[in-house]
Amino acid sequence: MKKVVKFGGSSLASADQFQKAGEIIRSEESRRYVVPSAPGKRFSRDTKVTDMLYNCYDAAMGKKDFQDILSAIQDRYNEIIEGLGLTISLNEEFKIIRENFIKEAGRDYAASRGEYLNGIIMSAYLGFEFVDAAEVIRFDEDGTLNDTVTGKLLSRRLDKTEFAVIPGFYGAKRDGTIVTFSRGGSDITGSLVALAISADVYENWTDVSGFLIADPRIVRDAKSIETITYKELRELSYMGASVLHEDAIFPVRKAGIPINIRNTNAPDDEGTLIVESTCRKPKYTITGIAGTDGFVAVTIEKAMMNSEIGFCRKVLQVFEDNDISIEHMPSGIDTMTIFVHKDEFEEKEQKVLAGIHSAANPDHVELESDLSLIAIVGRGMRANRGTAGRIFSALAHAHINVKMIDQGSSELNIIVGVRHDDFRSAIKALYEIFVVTQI
Ligand SMILES: Nc1ncnc2c1ncn2[C@@H]1O[C@H](COP(=O)(O)OP(=O)(O)O)[C@@H](O)[C@H]1O
Ligand SMILES: N[C@@H](CC(=O)OP(=O)(O)O)C(=O)O
Repeated sequence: MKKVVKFGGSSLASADQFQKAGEIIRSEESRRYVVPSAPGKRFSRDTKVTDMLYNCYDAAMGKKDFQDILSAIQDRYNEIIEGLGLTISLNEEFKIIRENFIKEAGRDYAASRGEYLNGIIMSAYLGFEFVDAAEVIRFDEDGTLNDTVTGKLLSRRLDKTEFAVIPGFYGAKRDGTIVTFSRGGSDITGSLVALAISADVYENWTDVSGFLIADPRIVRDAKSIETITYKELRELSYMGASVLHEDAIFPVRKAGIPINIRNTNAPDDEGTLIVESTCRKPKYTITGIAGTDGFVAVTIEKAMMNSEIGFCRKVLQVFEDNDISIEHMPSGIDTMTIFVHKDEFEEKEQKVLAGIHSAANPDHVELESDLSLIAIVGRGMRANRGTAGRIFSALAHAHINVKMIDQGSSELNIIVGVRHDDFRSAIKALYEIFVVTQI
């Protein structure tokens, strides 16, 4: 039995947390490959080491004195080293980091040191071999992951070692330049390692007892999901359930390796099992609810739009030409609405509007911002009639105006658009109807 265990920043934020992780790893010999994140928040107003590193590097680039921030980062690590009773010193490492900051080694290099240093500590603490992710996670020149080469490098290297620590979040190009994944990317490293060593399970240890039906920051005491399919999870993580990076699913999914989300602070809880498919019936009609803020709806009206061949293509071309991705596109007879991310759209807004006018000659174009999208996801929806009705009724009861509804043809999810101000109450109302009262 071989397990890959990834510990998130909250699980490694202090010596106490490290000890909990250590106990978990030592309690099963199968937990042989450990992927640590950088130290996260110790309390809600704390700063993650990754953010401290970004700040520090930005100060260095702005030719400001960055030594104080760097020392504060080193203090975080020293506190962990001392708390664990280790005798290692990171002085040399911090000297090198300082020099590389001055040499402008890059923002990715800076951020990656969070995981790199935590990996060194973890390997000393466990007595496992340290494998630098720069040697085994390969990025192409354009900054995208090369999964074929990565797979080969990882399996070749890990074949030689039975117990190893591989820091998460970063890798390198062929020439050694460090590249990181997007935020939360240590989850992807864990998944790549699990695939490379053909793990029996990929355990992802965090600060919640699994994937919860709704974001616990919105629904207090949200229940956890026992079993979820990769497909359902993909929908939920894409829509903002941040517990697992949305790209972490692909490597393990290829090989059918289950992911088990577990809680470092409650290791006896079984957490959530993420699998390819399951005959286990979900407890509720829905598996989960997730949402994202910050959308703009662009509504285009033109009489007889439906009979004008090529109208949609012309409009969509304008978004493509401006490099803006489209999230959803509900349409009517004489209208079509395009949902885009505000942060991508805002700057190019006038260019896009002018483009639509010249390409498609509409009667009217209207923008509505501050919208949120909420996905209600569940493999159980197909077998239950009236899900959409219950969604509308829950939202109507909570006095929430539904701006858009979109049901995927797979019947795996229903997406509703609401105003930003209604976002939290909409999620609460949906949780209430599907989980609490189960009407
Ligand atoms: N549906 C959900 N289930 C569980 N946690 C969620 C969900 N949606 C958002 N979260 C948030 O994700 C956090 C865990 O992810 P993250 O902060 O990346 O952890 P880690 O530092 O362990 O990688 C939880 O503390 C919780 O606040
Ligand atoms: N430390 C990185 C990568 C990461 O995956 O962290 P965490 O496991 O704490 O989400 C970040 O903050 O983005």
